[in-house]
Amino acid sequence: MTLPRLRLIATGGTIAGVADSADLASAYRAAALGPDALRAAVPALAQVARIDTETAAAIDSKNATPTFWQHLAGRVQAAADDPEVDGVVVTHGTDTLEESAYYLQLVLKSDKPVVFVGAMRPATSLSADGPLNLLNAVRVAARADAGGRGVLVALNHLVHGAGEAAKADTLRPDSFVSQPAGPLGLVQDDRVVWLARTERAHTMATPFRADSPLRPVDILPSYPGVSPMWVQAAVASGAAGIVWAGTGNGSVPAAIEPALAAAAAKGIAVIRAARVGGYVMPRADDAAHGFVAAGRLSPFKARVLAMLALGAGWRGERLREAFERF
Ligand SMILES: NC(=O)C[C@H](N)C(=O)O
Repeated sequence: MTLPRLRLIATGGTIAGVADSADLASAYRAAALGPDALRAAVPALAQVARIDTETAAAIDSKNATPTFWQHLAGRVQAAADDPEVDGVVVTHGTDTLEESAYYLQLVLKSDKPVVFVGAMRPATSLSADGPLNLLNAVRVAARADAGGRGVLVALNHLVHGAGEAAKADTLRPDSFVSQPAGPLGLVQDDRVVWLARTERAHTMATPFRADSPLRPVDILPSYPGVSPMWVQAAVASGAAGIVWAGTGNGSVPAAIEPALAAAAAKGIAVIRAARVGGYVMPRADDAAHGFVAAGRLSPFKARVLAMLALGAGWRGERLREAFERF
């Protein structure tokens, strides 16, 4: 039996991190190892797939930017377009993996498996989680039936959808969760078990591409006593959209509502998301204020969708529908 051919695209992160000693799990240099070293650390990969490697970046993902998303999407798209490649695995820092994976889910034009993987401990750690996470990500990407499910995120034996994957802990190896729905699958030894499929349009079913324009969108959190000054600052700095990371069901304090409504009246998209996990339901007065509910998307993912949707010129009803479709 010939093994599937995968492209391993490295971007850095803790999975490629190196510390001065094996007992250090927090003090390390992220993005110190290249993809060949990551592959060499896991000899079992050779039984699962034929893997060639590529370096798209070597960054701590806290430093990711929208320009980085576009660059990475171009590299993954090129790999997926290569007839010699059956699937793609992207190694990525966990800090902003959830944004990069969702961005790629919205812009990639491929049905081949694309799986993001990271780690919470550096490669030199006594109990590094990267090698097994990488093996599991490769096990997922090597399966033809992993294609057409949108971009996947494999960490700590779970397979998350890019629309739901979220980092939920600063240190623990089981840091990643799916919000608001559960994981799409799990991996244990050589078994990949599918649990669910996303209902949302992705990859081939979106109008976006890696070179689609992005418009600037800011995220503002709600908290007791928050000042409308932040809304005014976002407007003054030229934001095309504001994601309000509201309390509860994306609620807006009375002291902020006039500033957000004034921004919306100026044509700035205002998206109500939630600073807690969960689905943000539309409210009867959203239309009157010019607000849009983020639905299932976290503030960080709502921003990614808003940047693309505003880049496509979507406003009003079209923008509202996007948060139900993607
Ligand atoms: N666990 C990690 O990968 C965190 C690291 N700071 C990064 O996002 O690149």
